[in-house]
Amino acid sequence: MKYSCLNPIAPVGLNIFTDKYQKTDNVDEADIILVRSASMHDMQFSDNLKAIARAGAGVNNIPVDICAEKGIVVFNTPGANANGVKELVIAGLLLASRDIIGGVNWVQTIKDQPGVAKLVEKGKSKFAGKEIQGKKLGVIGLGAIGVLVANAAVHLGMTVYGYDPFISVERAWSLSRHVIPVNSRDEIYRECDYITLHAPLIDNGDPSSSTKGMINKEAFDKMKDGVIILNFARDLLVNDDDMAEALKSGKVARYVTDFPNDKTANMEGVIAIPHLGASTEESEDNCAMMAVKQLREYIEKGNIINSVNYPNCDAGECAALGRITILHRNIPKMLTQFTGVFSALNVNIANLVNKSKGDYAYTVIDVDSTINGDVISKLNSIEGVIKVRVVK
Ligand SMILES: NC(=O)c1ccc[n+]([C@@H]2O[C@H](COP(=O)([O-])OP(=O)(O)OC[C@H]3O[C@@H](n4cnc5c(N)ncnc54)[C@H](O)[C@@H]3O)[C@@H](O)[C@H]2O)c1
Ligand SMILES: O=C(O)[C@H](O)COP(=O)(O)O
Repeated sequence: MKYSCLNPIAPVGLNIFTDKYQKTDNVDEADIILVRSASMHDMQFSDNLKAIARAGAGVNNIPVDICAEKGIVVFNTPGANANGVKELVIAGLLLASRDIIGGVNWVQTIKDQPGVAKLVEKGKSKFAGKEIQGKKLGVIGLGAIGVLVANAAVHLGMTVYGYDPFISVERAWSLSRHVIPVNSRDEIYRECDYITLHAPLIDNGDPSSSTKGMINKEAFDKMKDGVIILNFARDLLVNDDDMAEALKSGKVARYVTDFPNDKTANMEGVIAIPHLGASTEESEDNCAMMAVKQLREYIEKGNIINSVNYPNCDAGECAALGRITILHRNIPKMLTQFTGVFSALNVNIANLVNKSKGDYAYTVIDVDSTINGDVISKLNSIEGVIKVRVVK
């Protein structure tokens, strides 16, 4: 198995690959790709590419649907960098509330003058700010990061509102009971002094699930004057032109973004951080280790953990003589056709697991004999089959 890394991936993760895996710089010969934020939208994928692992959360840099069509399973590492982001969001809350950056920069301008200590005491009032305790924070998106941010803000004495129409049971269980759940973003806009975004970028043209540009003029009009917006999710969640107007008018007092672009990097009132949310030793290690473990599980056993385009599937270890995996469309009569292939060849099926997710499905079949080319070509010829792979 050959793997390519499109971004540097922490060695502690890559070391989990055994000597059966070789690193290659030629992405066209890779069976596996590991990536962080490098854009893969203009890439051509070779037929031998089996899986892509995003060592991180957001997969908007990967053409997930095209990969599904080509039988390439895309994984991410949910939660592996969440603490790193949470800590930076807390820093963002403080940087937006107290003019720490202005003050620190000012000290640099006076550092060579005599009597710095006296100058500091004389000039510090220009950089006074507000405390976050007692203020209202709205968290949009209560996933791995949103829940940690909400709970931490409760501990810091903030009143926290949370909004997530698709919150998972697992996340709901871990949310502090002090977080006030709301059913619409409007409630957050109306109530909150700080609003922090932790929803994924979804740009599918469907207004019920799309998040692109959700923080726009219409939203600003509903917010309190002097609101502070924190964006550690993706720049395109915010309409930058509307943000420029909101900053100019004072509707938004500060915009903290981890995703500066040509527009926001030049806006007054913006605190621009160079996408450092997950750039900690711990997050990089966690993401790399999780990504490689998931890849090995898929390559060596056919099990899918944390895929964003195919269903998760745990068929355990293969105790039979052979295991074959089939990525296919989620349409009727597929299983009948698969089992028909084996029964026609008088091969006994020892175990079968079938899972589906949206338009796609995945079947793992363990058989009591070794798998030959005939089986593979018969399965491949079934309409709706995307990729067949012999795992054992
Ligand atoms: N700054 C960074 O370095 C950094 C690091 C990790 C993740 N991120 C970004 O943050 C996002 C969230 O990361 P995560 O690990 O918490 O992901 P996650 O999948 O655990 O959580 C995302 C949450 O958003 C919710 N959601 C989806 N659509 C929504 C909507 N319209 N309104 C409100 N909530 C909605 C989901 O239900 C889910 O609970 C990622 O998609 C990524 O874009 C940034
Ligand atoms: O979605 C993510 O996980 C973050 O944006 C982190 O991206 P990075 O791995 O490029 O730091």
